[in-house]
Amino acid sequence: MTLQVENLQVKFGSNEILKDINLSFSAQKLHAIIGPSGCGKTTLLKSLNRTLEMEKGYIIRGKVKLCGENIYEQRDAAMIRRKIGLVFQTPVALPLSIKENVLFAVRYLGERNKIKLQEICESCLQQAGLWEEVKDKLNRPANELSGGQIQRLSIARALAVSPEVLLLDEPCSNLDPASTQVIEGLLRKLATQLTIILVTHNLFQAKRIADVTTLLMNGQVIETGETTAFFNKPEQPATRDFISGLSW
Ligand SMILES: Nc1ncnc2c1ncn2[C@@H]1O[C@H](COP(=O)(O)OP(=O)(O)OP(=O)(O)O)[C@@H](O)[C@H]1O
Repeated sequence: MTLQVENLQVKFGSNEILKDINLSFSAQKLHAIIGPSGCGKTTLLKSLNRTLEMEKGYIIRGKVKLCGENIYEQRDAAMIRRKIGLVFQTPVALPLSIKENVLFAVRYLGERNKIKLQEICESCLQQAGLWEEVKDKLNRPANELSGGQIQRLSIARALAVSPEVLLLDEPCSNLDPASTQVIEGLLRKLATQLTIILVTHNLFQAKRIADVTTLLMNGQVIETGETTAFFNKPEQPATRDFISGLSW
């Protein structure tokens, strides 16, 4: 599902955080957003599914279009967040069983059919690459899992409501290299079905797994392009400076 950002501007008070952002996120691609700390990456992600509305004091202008429809003109923000899921940086296990963590939003949306719920639970844990590790302890508390497992559980929870776009804010920043590798493989697989937008501080990660990479600086898009060209032949001096020092 294509997500189109047009002339997006976000302010907190008089502080302009995002300045006239224009970007297009194509379906079945993994898009990485990189940039220095504080440049507005998380604010951009939150603007893409109306999570920003949970904050105080923001002003937003411009459009975010999902399949041509501006999400800010739809009445039901919760439905937008179902279609455009967001996975946060810190792995979060709700104080529930593994199974109920996956089914939390599905139950909230009113699904009661036990067979359907079981199917959703299994298929989302499969997609998140966690099924084999947890299939014999679905009723155990989720906080018994490791950080890497809980991050995959968060992804399973987001997948349970069948999103069209998945936003991830530095999902590997608290994980060890082995868990990071598992999540990267999983995101590559999910990108064959969904639009994935990944904020990462790790330039190597963007280079390894993204189809398209975007550099954001001081609330502006500096450069966006196909990942190999972005890293091997950047057009903008600021991109060259930002990625300089990396040897591949
Ligand atoms: N709710 C808020 N109220 C006021 N200012 C905010 C709010 N949320 C973010 N900001 C400001 O917006 C700017 C961009 O923050 P944001 O978290 O989007 O940057 P980032 O690029 O994701 O940073 P990092 O890489 O360090 O996570 C920062 O100056 C931050 O202080």
